[in-house]
Amino acid sequence: MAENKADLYRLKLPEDLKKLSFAQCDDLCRQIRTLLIKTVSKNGGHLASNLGTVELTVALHRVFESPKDKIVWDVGHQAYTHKIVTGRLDKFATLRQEGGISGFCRPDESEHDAFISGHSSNSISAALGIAYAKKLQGDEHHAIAVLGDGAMSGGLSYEGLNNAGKSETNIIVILNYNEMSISRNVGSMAKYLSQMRTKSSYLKTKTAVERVLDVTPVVGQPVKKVVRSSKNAFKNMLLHSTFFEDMGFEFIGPLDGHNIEELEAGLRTAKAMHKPVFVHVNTVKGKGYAPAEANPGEFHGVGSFEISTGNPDVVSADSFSSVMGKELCRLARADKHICAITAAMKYGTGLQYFAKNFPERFFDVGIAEEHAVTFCGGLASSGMIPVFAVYSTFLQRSYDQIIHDLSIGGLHAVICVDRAGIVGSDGETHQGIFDISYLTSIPNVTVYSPSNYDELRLCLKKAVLEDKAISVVRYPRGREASNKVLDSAGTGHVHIKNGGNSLILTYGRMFDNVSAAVGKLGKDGLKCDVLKLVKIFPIEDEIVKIIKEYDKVYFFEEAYKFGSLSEKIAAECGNIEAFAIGDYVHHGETADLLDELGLSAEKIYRVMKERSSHAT
Ligand SMILES: Cc1ncc(C[n+]2csc(CCOP(=O)(O)OP(=O)(O)O)c2C)c(N)n1
Ligand SMILES: CC(=O)[C@@H](O)[C@H](O)COP(=O)(O)O
Ligand SMILES: [Mg+2]
Repeated sequence: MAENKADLYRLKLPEDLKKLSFAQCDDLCRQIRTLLIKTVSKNGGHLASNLGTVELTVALHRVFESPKDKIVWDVGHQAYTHKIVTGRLDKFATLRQEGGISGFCRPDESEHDAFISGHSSNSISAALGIAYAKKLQGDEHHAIAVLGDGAMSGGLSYEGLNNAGKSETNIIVILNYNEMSISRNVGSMAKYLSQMRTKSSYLKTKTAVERVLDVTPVVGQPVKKVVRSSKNAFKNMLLHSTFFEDMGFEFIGPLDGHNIEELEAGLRTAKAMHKPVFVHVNTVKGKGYAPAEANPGEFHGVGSFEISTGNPDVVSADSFSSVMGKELCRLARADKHICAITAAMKYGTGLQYFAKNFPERFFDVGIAEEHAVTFCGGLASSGMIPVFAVYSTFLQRSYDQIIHDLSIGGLHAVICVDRAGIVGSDGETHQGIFDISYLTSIPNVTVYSPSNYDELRLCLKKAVLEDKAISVVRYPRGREASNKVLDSAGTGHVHIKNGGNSLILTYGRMFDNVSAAVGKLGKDGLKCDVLKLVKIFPIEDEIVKIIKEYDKVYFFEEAYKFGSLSEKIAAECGNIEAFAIGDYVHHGETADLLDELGLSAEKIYRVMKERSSHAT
């Protein structure tokens, strides 16, 4: 290999990383960035966050020894380089595709993935558990949490820090600071960290640092020497009086997260301390790809795109999220009590329109779903109408707050549950398959599941302006389908009579697949009625009455089967055969996954045809 060159495809990774010169590392990082851009431009994924962590990852794997040292990536959406250097280079083209590698960290995918990831802010707690386990087992290796400034807006991070600082374990917490959550990061901690990013450096306990450096080798020579020979490294690597120091951590930083030499010196120092250390690293979200550097929020998560321009291959039209966001604006214009709340998902949930039109009534609380719900409780208790728009999977965080801080007191709040059902390529951690079970188990909750945009508008209006207590409107990722049978009378259901003896019940997006299947059955001469639920919970007497009119009733439901609506209706009506989801659902295209789950139009058709042949 030439002195300044490294060949990504010929290295034995991660071991060979340690043999490279800094110049070779820089060359390797360039190649990794090119691979990241190429792969994500085809498969979609989290581009900007990954472009920001290339050097940090290489430095981590040079300084530490994974999997003996455990690296816990928060969210895991920035761990693509980690995957590439830990044995998954040859599979990287399959990223996020069915049967391919996951877009997040999964211990069942690699021994280098120390902990499951996907939901934010758990890394410090998980790393602390690992660090304690190591201590108890007499293992001197480190547990390293790597989290972003967005993840630092989540309360769980502070619960972890609170325990970790005084823990006498080998835990290292690395803050990957880039001023961004998905969009701009919010809150006072973001401001505080921003001051640290630019704070002029000083060495409060220089001698203590030097003592550590004297005994810390970096590829054969003392770190102090390396650090001193680097123009910026030593002046930037410091022990600093901070919030984190006050919590019991040694503090190192801010380090330039795109300078491997400086990163390495800082990480070696942290490693040598053998106590809780907090390392602040400055990175640029989208680093090295101009469109992503210019618009890191837009390139946080992307579908396929053209590399030369950064333009998406598919331009997004309206979606359930944008329709909800626009309709909420319409309602809020007429009623000044309506407030909108997001937990760091302004664009994903379609609340950007509300934020623009009603900034004083819009609240981005950071990645803090628990706080968001209790905050809604406070607003509601004082006469406002809070509308919290949140992904189904992230609302799981707020279960106690929904019960304790909203429901028991009978407060009126609206929860718009976005990404309800299968979401596709994000996989297990993000599929929205549990909200039906957990929400319909809480007293006095009303749940709507519109299957098209017009219904969504009607449901939202009812939820916001007419309902009492907690009202939930849930809808899937993406767009409405072409079949727009509407609950125009607002009864909460549509009963489609085709002259059949059997009835199919369904709701939400599944209605389209059921309709297509019933259409096909009709062509075979098999008649089947359909009951589409729109207000799905509580179960109305009218629904029970309709169900009891039929000999055979089937329920197709895109939700986890235990605690599902079909289970609850069956408990009241008895004669129902339910088809729902029986386990976690891996990543892949949504349509393919629904097919595998037996919930595509074709699979519904086949099973119904089979049932009809038994009946005749
Ligand atoms: C509990 C939870 N809420 C929301 C999200 C969605 N989400 C994924 S990444 C992200 C922003 C993370 O920002 P940061 O930690 O700073 O990482 P960066 O992308 O800037 O590197 C958000 C809000 C999530 N994964 N988990
Ligand atoms: C990493 C994360 O949790 C989010 O970025 C999520 O992947 C967004 O999903 P959508 O693409 O459905 O908005
Ligand atoms: Mg960030």
